[in-house]
Amino acid sequence: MTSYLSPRARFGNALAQQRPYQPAPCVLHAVGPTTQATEAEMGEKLSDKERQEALTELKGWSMVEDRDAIKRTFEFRDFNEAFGFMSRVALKAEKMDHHPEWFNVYKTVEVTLSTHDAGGLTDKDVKLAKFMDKAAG
Ligand SMILES: C[C@H](O)[C@H](O)[C@H]1CNC2=NC(N)=NC(=O)C2=N1
Repeated sequence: MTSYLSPRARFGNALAQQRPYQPAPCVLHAVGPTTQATEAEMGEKLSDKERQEALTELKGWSMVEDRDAIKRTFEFRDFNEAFGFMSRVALKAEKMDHHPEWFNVYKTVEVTLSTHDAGGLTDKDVKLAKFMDKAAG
């Protein structure tokens, strides 16, 4: 097993020996079981108890009639503020790979959250709702 050489040292050696630089093989960091477990948990539908607990934490959100989803309407001072909110949320949604169903007219943004892959409400919806509440100020 050759001892580890820094990229700079490897490059220097290659240069001195007039041979092509061989970068060190990258080490793939395994995703730990806890990370995978978190991913799995995030994708499971909330139990009735978890759903009720979530709603008590989420001010202004309510269940959608005859659908396992939550909704909230945000009112802003003007369109500029509404669209700024949507822009911030859009970046977060992309990062989470979890996207809202929303409708905007002028300074109003109507939002519905549910996890399509799970067929109902999951922790991802709660997490995104909490982010939206903070982003709305
Ligand atoms: C392929 C892509 O990762 C999936 O379709 C993601 C995208 N964004 C999503 N957003 C929501 N709300 N629910 C999902 O199940 C979902 N799945």
